[in-house]
Amino acid sequence: MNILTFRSNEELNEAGAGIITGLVQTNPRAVLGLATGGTPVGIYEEIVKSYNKGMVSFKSATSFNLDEYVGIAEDHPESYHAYMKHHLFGHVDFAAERTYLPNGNAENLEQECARYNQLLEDAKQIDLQLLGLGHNGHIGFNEPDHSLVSGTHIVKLKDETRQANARFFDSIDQVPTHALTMGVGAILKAKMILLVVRGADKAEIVQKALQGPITTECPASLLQTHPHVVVLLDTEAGRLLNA
Ligand SMILES: N[C@@H]1[C@@H](O)[C@H](O)[C@@H](COP(=O)(O)O)O[C@@H]1O
Repeated sequence: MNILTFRSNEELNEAGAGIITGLVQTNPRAVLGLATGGTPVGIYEEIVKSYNKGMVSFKSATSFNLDEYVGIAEDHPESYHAYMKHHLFGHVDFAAERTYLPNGNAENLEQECARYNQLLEDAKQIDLQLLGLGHNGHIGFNEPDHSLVSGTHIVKLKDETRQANARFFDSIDQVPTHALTMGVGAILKAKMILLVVRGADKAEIVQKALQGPITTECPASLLQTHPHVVVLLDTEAGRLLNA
């Protein structure tokens, strides 16, 4: 595991964007696993800047998003469909037919999970999976539990996760109770994983995830088993790591 700590958000964003654009420059047909939440916003901004300078094109790339809420419309401002359009897809040249997100409004959610799994299987392997980290160690929406699921599945969000995401909604009651998420099997199958974490409030979970026991009670700890993980931290998020 390659852990890099940055003193400023700017440097962290440039490093994250540089890894992603560098991959697409060398492999224009790269398959990217993309994440949402507050953490990647600055990285997406840097990617858009590089695109606007003509340094990179995504027209032959493919993307899979990790997750989507169940039961809010795609055009709801807090849906992950809307998030991706707002922060990335609306500004760069990804081909719409090669940007995939689970559909949290599908009539049959089980079938939707199966469809998404099939798409992932057809793509063979994600070249780079971008991840943020939940305060309880969740990755995507794979919440801590006594067992974890390998493929795309429906998940009941923990109260703490809904609380954490309530800042994006008018009130906690509006935060969806369920989501569809790629499973840990699909995440760990990626060739490379880029985990990004910021802020003092995540320092404890960063230490547990990267240096604690490998346990389904902290899904991110499973990343310790992956052969190619790069972690980008700000100094606050990294402050409890043992040298
Ligand atoms: N499903 C997302 C995750 O993909 C994200 O990494 C995490 C942290 O979010 P944030 O970056 O806003 O702290 O929680 C969200 O609920």
